[in-house]
Amino acid sequence: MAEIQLKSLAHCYDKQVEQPQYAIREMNHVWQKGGAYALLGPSGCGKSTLLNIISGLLEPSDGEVLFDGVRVNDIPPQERNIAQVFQFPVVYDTMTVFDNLAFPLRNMGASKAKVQSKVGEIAEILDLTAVLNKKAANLSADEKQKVSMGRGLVRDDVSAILFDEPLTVIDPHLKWKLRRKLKQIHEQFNITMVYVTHDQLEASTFADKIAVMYNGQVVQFGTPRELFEQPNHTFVGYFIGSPGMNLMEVERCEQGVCFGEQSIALNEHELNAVNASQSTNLKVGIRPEFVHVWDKPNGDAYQAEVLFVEDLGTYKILSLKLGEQVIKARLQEDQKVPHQTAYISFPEQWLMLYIDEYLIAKEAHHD
Ligand SMILES: Nc1ncnc2c1ncn2[C@@H]1O[C@H](COP(=O)(O)OP(=O)(O)OP(=O)(O)O)[C@@H](O)[C@H]1O
Repeated sequence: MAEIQLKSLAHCYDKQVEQPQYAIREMNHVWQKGGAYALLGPSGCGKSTLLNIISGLLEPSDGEVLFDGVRVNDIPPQERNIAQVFQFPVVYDTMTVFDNLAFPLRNMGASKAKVQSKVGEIAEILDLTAVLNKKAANLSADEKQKVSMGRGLVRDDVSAILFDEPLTVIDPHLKWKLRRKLKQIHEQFNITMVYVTHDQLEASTFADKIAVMYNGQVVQFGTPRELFEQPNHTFVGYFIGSPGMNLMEVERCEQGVCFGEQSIALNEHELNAVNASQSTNLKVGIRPEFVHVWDKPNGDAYQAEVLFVEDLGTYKILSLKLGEQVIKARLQEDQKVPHQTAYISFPEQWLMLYIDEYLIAKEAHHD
């Protein structure tokens, strides 16, 4: 296993044009040894580009890739000891499962005994023992994908495995099984794993830490809980959660920031940040889970109009109109649903301030 470091990395597919578009904008990032990571982001944000740069299929236009501190930019993919599992299984259809799994080992000149024992071990882990003598062409999509993964796992010298949306072609009911298998493999082998997906559930069930990618950059790297509770960037707030964070455009006013007639309570540190900034791009965000809702007036709670209620079985999502803003609030199963008018408040702890889309911390950091 290896630590993978990206140093001032950037990539542009075509630098010759007048206004080059960067698929990866300058980034510095470290995937630590043995970690289980997800790279999460919408289509086109640069996830596959980044994986291909790490595995060596693509040469970055700027910056460096380091494995355990050693620059690998000039090292070809086959010498990087990185296994890559793609969306579509890569297997040799005319070969048996055994031969498919044995292929990387035989290529390395491994002994017959070594091939036998390693293929047997990996087949056992992936529940492929019963189909070892079957031709790969006759396998189901999930079995084929397991063979693809197995080919990455048989080699002892593999330092990291990169998965590029590996469950795309797998039936929904088998997805969770394969996901659990991956987790188990990670625990057993302790290999650095980077799992690319645009699905937040897949990311958070697989990974200890998630890198959220947006527009060619990692905008936050944190645990699923950190991404939920403290989204560093408005995109993370919007993308993580179901539904995502409520984001309200606000303006400076005497009390701090306001939208329409409503003023929003900020703490001193946040107010200082607003006053110190020239930007007019100010937003406050709060997750639907943290909006407090009453059916009667309650202290300073804002009065809002109930637009509609979505019943999602174990909870309800209430859509409310507050001034010109639409706010979503999550109600618990047993909570009374207000009709027409609701009273809502935003607990200060869960109200986030964003300037130019980036979070302003609740307190000054003293490093
Ligand atoms: N071979 C290529 N030549 C030119 N531009 C490319 C090439 N491959 C990708 N791009 C562009 O680079 C950007 C990032 O694409 P990339 O495929 O890395 O994103 P992604 O997050 O993996 O998306 P998806 O989930 O749809 O695969 C996109 O704007 C895409 O159009």
